[in-house]
Amino acid sequence: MSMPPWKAISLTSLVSSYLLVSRQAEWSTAQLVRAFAGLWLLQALAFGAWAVVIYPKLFSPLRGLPQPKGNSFFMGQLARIRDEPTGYPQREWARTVPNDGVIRYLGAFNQERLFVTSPKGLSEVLVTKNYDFEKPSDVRVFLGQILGVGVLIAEGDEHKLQRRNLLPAFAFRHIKDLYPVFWQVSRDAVQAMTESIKADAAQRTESEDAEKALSGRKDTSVIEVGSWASRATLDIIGIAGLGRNFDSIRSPRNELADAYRAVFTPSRQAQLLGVLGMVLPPWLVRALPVKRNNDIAASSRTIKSVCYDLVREKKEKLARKELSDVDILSVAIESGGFTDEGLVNQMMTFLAAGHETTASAMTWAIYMLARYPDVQKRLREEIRANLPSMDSTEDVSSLQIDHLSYLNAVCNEVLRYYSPVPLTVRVAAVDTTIMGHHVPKGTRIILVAAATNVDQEYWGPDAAEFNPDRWLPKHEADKAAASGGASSNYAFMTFIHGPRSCIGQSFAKAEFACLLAAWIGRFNFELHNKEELDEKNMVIKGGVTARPAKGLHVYATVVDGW
Ligand code: HEM
Repeated sequence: MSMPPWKAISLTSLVSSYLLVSRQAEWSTAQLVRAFAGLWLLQALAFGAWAVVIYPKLFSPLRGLPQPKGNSFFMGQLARIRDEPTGYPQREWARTVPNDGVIRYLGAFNQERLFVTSPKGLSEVLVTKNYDFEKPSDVRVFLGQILGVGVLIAEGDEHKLQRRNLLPAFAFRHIKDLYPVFWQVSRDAVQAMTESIKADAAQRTESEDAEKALSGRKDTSVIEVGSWASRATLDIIGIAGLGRNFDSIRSPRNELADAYRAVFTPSRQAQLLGVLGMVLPPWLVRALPVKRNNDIAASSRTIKSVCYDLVREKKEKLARKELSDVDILSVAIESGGFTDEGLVNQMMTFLAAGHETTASAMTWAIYMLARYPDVQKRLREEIRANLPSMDSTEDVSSLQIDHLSYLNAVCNEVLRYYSPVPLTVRVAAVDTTIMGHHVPKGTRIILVAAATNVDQEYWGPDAAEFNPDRWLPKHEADKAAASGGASSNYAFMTFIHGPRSCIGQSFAKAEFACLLAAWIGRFNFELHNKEELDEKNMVIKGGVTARPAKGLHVYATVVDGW
């Protein structure tokens, strides 16, 4: 069921109340208002009963599909979805609810969701019938404030056009020129981290109780990985994407970083507005005078004004015929396919889509390597044997990075095991089908990388284990290793697939590999809270990207000799 038909309810209440009241010889406005309110409430309640109880339980054509047990009467599976990390309930249902590729479950107010579990179903939604499925309007309105109305939000022909104009900037022949930029920023981050760790270690006295665990360790300090990762990825997208150094590695409290922090920090109010967005029109939810809406509006203004400045500066350079930069904005300007407003929207998209995601990947990479010290050690050996030290000013090329088989295996395995975007949503724009099942217009479709990426049916019995070796060829002709041994390409959903797949995939993979190589080459990481060695004790926060709820605190030690 889609949004309540508020307009129709209000209009029929108005007409009926007028017809009822105006029949009387004498009537007042107060009577009219009372009649209107009574009729409006009656219709709203009737619609509520129909949409929340009668339709999903008795009439929906989807009600015969396989579904999980334990629904609450009004709120379906909402409690689990709200309380568990994003995608985890679906991960369990994929395993425990027998299905042929589609599972139906109920969300808030028993709204129906179709969770697509099989490669065939995913290929229909993402490729063969891609334009039958859109991003839901409440999601687009929320994201549009922060991301601008760029390629991530556009639909239909507008999306095709924008994507076509942007693709050249993301082609590998262009991304390969950005590797030296990724490496330089990674080096900057490592140098700033080294200075901070050494300064911290020098200040520490052995008598400080709270730091007892550190005594005896040279050049060690406790750092919060997520914050360093966000700052590094913001600087990378700044320089390589937009040609501007935001310098957030050295000065963490810049206006842009603060704006994103305000938007992406999860809060109860954000959750509540999300649920309201399912029953109220998006413009109304956005107009509510609450702190969360004010924060988003203020952040949106900051981000937009930074992007306007950037586009203006670049255009001036172009007019003076000085533009020879390799960043993505320059390539997009030179393509001539965008107005200034259009460019600002795309820049907002790249900034948001391109930095929190990779920062999440970095955070999970350090978490997993801290849990698996053998993998960390093996990776450090490969990096140190093949890449220039952080103290040298030597650049690296795409070939050098892409030829490091263990580095790429670890990156792929982290992206599989902890997909930075655990789940994404579509809505059927027309009556359609998935794997032969009728799907009425308005049905929400749920695609869950956090479930599909670890599904035993496609990855084999060790799907739930962290094992980078699955990405290494077992023998010369081992083609399966390129897809981690999975039985289908659709088993890896981190960047999804098809015309709406992540346009920044090559950018992200290269940036991630450079950052991880630089950090692991220089530092050893151990968990600060040993309880987090058991994944079950790691609390994960929801939102668009998945991160440890309380941050990831690790002992970072400078390892000599590179
Ligand atoms: C590890 C890092 C990243 C991950 C896991 C990731 C994941 C994704 C996913 C899952 C989508 C599809 C969302 C949906 O349609 O529901 C997407 C789309 C997109 N991503 Fe990424 N992304 C990453 C990095 C980047 C970077 C670095 C950029 C830009 C420089 C970028 C730009 C975009 C854009 C523009 C889209 C929209 C594409 C379209 O709709 O045509 N992403 N990304």
